[in-house]
Amino acid sequence: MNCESESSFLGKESYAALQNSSSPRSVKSTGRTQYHLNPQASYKVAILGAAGGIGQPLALLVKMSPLVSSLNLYDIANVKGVAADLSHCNTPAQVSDFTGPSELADCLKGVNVVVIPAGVPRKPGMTRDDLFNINASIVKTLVEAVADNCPEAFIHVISNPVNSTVPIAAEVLKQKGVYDPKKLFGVTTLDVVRANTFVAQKKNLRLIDVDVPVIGGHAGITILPLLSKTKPSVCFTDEEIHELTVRIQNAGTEVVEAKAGAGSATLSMAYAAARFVESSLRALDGDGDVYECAYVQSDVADLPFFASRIKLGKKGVEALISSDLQGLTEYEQKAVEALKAELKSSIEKGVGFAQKQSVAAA
Ligand SMILES: NC(=O)c1ccc[n+]([C@@H]2O[C@H](COP(=O)([O-])OP(=O)(O)OC[C@H]3O[C@@H](n4cnc5c(N)ncnc54)[C@H](O)[C@@H]3O)[C@@H](O)[C@H]2O)c1
Ligand SMILES: O=C(O)C[C@H](O)C(=O)O
Repeated sequence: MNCESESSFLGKESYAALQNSSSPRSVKSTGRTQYHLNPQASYKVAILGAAGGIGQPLALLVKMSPLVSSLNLYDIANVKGVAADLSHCNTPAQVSDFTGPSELADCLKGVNVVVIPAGVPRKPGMTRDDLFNINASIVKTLVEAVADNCPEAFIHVISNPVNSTVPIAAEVLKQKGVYDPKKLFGVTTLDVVRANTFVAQKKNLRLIDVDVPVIGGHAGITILPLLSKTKPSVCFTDEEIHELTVRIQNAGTEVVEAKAGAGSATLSMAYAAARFVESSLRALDGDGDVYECAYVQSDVADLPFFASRIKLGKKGVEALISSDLQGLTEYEQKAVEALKAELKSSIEKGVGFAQKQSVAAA
């Protein structure tokens, strides 16, 4: 049995913000704290890969945010129609479309948050790493443009394999001399969303109350839900812990198989990415109580990148919540040790790719 309790519950605010985001710029009651959205707030968000399975519903959700004044949609194809469609929604964000590399720089100028879901998704039988050969170059090219046009922006990388594409992005930004580790994020929010959903279902809890930190990375066993740190405090049997952990780790594959060749998670991912965008905007807007899990440059687990809870602030990552890695159960400790080799190798693969490309270009 695992009945450990103490860790701070943080995350409900983000959920509430997204839930309530159609009531603009008002006081939001989240049950635990109240916060004001700045009535002058006006942030620019760009989505790169906006015509895709994730890009389209994500664009819709971001268009609903009261914090967004401009929403720039970029893709290599078909983005004009998406933007025209979205622009008819009577919410404040001004939608603009940008097609192809010649319009990328204009898309990125002055942007505060760049979200990157561009790239190919898995088909049944593939691992996320099987996407590396195509998506590594896509992410590299897009992040080069971000470095040139909005180096101060928060960068949210969704494109898989996240365990490698984030290190690629970091190398590109270093090569361009604009790397700020506090502003580069691998989006792992979907793992948290899934963990919260599956735990609430299993234990008959109110969904909005449940928060499970998920650490490590975003592929297979590198996805590690810390069920002992679930809020509210919950007792799990050993069987429940194993079953839930494996389901959360395989949830992406569950969707890939159900879609049977038509792609991977798009709607739940858009929901999760929108939550992370909203949290970032709230942090930029001065909310001092914003916490999310994300895959970032880190020193909490002797690997250069690691997903953990982070505190978000105006300048990006304000703190890594390393206390989540203390007081783990034996099951969790073993799982942390077990994931390190795979995560290390994925990080090295990304770094090696970016360095080789840079040498080749020189
Ligand atoms: N981080 C996560 O939790 C998570 C979850 C789900 C999916 N993903 C990943 O997100 C990525 C996108 O998934 P999807 O289902 O939206 O795929 P999709 O094929 O439906 O959409 C991808 C979009 O990217 C565009 N694109 C391709 N190359 C581009 C480039 N160079 N510049 C701009 N746009 C480009 C395509 O035209 C397409 O519109 C995949 O790599 C997938 O594995 C990550
Ligand atoms: O599983 C995938 O390939 C997409 C994504 O990483 C997910 O977790 O749903």
